[in-house]
Amino acid sequence: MSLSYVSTRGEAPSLGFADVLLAGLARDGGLYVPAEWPNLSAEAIKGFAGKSYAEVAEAVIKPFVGSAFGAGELRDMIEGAYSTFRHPAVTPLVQTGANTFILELFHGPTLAFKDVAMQLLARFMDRALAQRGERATIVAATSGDTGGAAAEAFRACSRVDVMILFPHGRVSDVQRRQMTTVDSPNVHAVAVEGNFDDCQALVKAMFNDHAFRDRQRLAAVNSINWARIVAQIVYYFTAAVSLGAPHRPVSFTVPTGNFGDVFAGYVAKRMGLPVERLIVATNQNDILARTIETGRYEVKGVHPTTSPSMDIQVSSNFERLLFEAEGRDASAVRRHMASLAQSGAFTVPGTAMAQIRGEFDAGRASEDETVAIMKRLRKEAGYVLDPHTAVAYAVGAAQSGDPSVPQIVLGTAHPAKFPDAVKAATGEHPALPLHVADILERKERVTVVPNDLAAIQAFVAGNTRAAREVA
Ligand SMILES: Cc1ncc(COP(=O)(O)O)c(C=O)c1O
Ligand SMILES: N[C@@H](CCOP(=O)(O)O)C(=O)O
Repeated sequence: MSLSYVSTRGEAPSLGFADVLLAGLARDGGLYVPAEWPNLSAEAIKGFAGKSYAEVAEAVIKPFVGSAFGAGELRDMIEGAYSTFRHPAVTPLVQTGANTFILELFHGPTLAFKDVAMQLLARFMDRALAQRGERATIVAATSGDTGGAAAEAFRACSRVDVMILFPHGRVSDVQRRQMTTVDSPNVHAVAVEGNFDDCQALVKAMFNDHAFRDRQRLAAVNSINWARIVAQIVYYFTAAVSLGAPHRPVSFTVPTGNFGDVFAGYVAKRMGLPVERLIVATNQNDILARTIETGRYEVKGVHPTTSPSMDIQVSSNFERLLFEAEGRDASAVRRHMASLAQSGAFTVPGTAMAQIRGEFDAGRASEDETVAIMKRLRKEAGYVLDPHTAVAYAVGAAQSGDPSVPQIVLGTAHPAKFPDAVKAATGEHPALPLHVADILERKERVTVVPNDLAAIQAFVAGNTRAAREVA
């Protein structure tokens, strides 16, 4: 029996996994979620101990994928995806305090946690498109890391063109170059004169223009695509099991922007993983921390920070949580999203907020607090944090949880992606790993485009392989 998926807005058709994978955003503007949550028994979770990352991934992912891929195909794709990681454990845990651990998610090709999902997503999409004999045009929005991961994962896929929208001047040099120096004709880096929220709104607007969407056969690789979330659930299991789950609960602190990563942790819990607390950590762009504190989701201006990948106000995946907290009432989600579109805010009802607060804590770290924790950890543990992981570490350290419960901080990026911020905080210049050591010398290819839907659509339509062949 294969799972079916429903839209959070309730007005798009239910689909199977392969259709959800290729659809991205639902046609009613909502996000797909499984019609029900698969469960893993305590016995099954216990059995993960001593297994490889790929073996655990197959067990966790299989219920979501159902029969979309043939026998053996899923395993091959998982093994291929994680063979690109430079650590044998794929996502190792490093102890940095008495009962505090960093889950290093940045050993993939582009040095950020996005590789964990993107490497697999590219294999899934390539296979699903081949099964149908189709091509697709990926439109992606990035605040820095999703874009590089997508460029790397899809650069050899002959069935897709990839258009990556990033905020002009608001990503680190390494992040920008990971998008602009990929020497493949199917990868296009587009610097939008706006912020990440503008890029994400443009991507969603392209999907909501159904004629354009169908003509270009659009696909998504942001976390609006359910398959991204699925791949990110796995490391919550591997980390918790290596610290004693299912007999011993653990807590996770997650540096948060678009709410995809921490939502994957919530799904792991819904599947049966004993998670004590999920702590949402934001930088000063703190819409999620404010919402969890006050019940009011209200978009304010975005401030550039030293953790630029989290400079986000419109946090896509919060919609998935809202759907759950509202008892899967799609009409309530539609009302909140209409209010957000109209006035930039909505109020989460008390009953839904009680549900959310039952699962999540939240906090923010200022720029000073981020620097202070980077300095402290360098001095006390000899560990160099990237600024995003530092935000989470600072927020986690300020929480008053049960000290006997292991606290796992998600390490979402390698410090060498943000050398200026790391040097300023710690005095240390983090070296780029060898495979990207020459990235600052490679030739860049980028197009600057105004924050304008028609201009972006013209760029997308004019740069697909079909358009290039005609030209
Ligand atoms: C390095 C880094 N950390 C944290 C985040 C936040 O993750 P999410 O958007 O899944 O909340 C992002 C991007 O979103 C990121 O690139
Ligand atoms: N921080 C992200 C923003 C996009 O998030 P996604 O998880 O929805 O792809 C980035 O680095 O691009």
